[in-house]
Amino acid sequence: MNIALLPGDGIGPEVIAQAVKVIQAVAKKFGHTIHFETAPVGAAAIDLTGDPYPESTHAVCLRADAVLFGAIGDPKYDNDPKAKVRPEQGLLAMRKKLGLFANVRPTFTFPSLVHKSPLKLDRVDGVDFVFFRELTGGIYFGEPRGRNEQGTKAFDTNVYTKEEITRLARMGFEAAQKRRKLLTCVDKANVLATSRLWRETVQELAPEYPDVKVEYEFVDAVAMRLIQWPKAYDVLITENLFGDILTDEASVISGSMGLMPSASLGTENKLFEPIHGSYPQAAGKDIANPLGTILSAAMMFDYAFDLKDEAAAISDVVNRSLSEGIVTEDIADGAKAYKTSEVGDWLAENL
Ligand SMILES: NC(=O)C1=CN([C@@H]2O[C@H](COP(=O)(O)OP(=O)(O)OC[C@H]3O[C@@H](n4cnc5c(N)ncnc54)[C@H](O)[C@@H]3O)[C@@H](O)[C@H]2O)C=CC1
Ligand SMILES: CC(C)CC(=O)C(=O)O
Ligand SMILES: [Mg+2]
Repeated sequence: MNIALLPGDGIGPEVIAQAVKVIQAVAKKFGHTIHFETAPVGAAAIDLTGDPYPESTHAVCLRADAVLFGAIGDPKYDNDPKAKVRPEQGLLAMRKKLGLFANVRPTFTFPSLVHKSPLKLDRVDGVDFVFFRELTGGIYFGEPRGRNEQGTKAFDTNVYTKEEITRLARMGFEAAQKRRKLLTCVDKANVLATSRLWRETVQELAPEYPDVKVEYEFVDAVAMRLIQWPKAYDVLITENLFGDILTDEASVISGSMGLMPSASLGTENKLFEPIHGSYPQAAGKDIANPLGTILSAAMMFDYAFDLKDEAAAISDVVNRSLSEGIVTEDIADGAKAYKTSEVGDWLAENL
């Protein structure tokens, strides 16, 4: 197996380093040979080449069986709205060029963390839903975008084609068939033309999946119900921007942004990434939670290599680390907090 490693910026290299320890432990336990190839992306790539997603990094991704990505982003760009080249352009270019149109973001609870949730136990215990976020279309990519000549007006464009909606929606329907058979289409069809195309397309597809119950909800109401009664959901499909925002919100249910994994899937390529960003305040401090990246590696064994036992072994050791309190400060809740690297070491030793 060839895995491309794209650590990126901020805490990216620290959390990727822990995932590598765990992947190596899995390889040893199950007798696999794994080759890693590392390439720069984001601000790190701008510093080296001027380009946040250089051709050389794209080539590394193309020749890999799967890509494991950390995070990009740097305050020097966040605080300079006029910067011409930005790390985030690299992330978007990477997703577009690799054709990663579906970002699968599961939300589930961990038995040993539910009682620490800021939400009531009966609301979060047993939550298990998954977002299928469209990842290569919508307002993050639409043209035209920019400013007028005076710089006094700015605009972005939200664009969706029926084909983009269909391929994402089909993945959602198929996932729902294998789960609790409930699909929620999240949109803003009362206002947006793009959302009305989403709703119409999903309505047309629904008869092909008669065993799946389809519900249509407006994004603002979902933002509320997701916290109020998260067990109401099974599979949610939505556009790029809405999925980005709602999944950060959903991380509160699990307990921390640092816990949330994802798989970014296309027809040719597969990339695995935590949902969080580069968390610059924690960079270099060895305090970030590596579990989102490590659970993304578990998704990699499942989705990219169809190695379910290996994926289960990672999930299992993560659960054991949580119940034994081998956790970083974001979920320590006043108890002893372990370093990022200590959590990685413990997982690799106990896998
Ligand atoms: N996929 C990516 O590479 C993403 C990159 N970004 C970039 O990251 C930079 C920082 O953006 P923010 O909005 O602050 O988002 P962020 O996700 O980096 O951090 C938001 C908050 O989530 C928590 N958090 C995130 N990761 C964590 C971890 N591993 N362990 C424990 N707590 C964690 C922290 O409380 C943090 O303050 C920006 O430059 C942004 O553009 C943001 C989101 C995604
Ligand atoms: C640059 C953003 C689109 C990244 C992000 O927030 C995400 O993919 O979750
Ligand atoms: Mg996000």
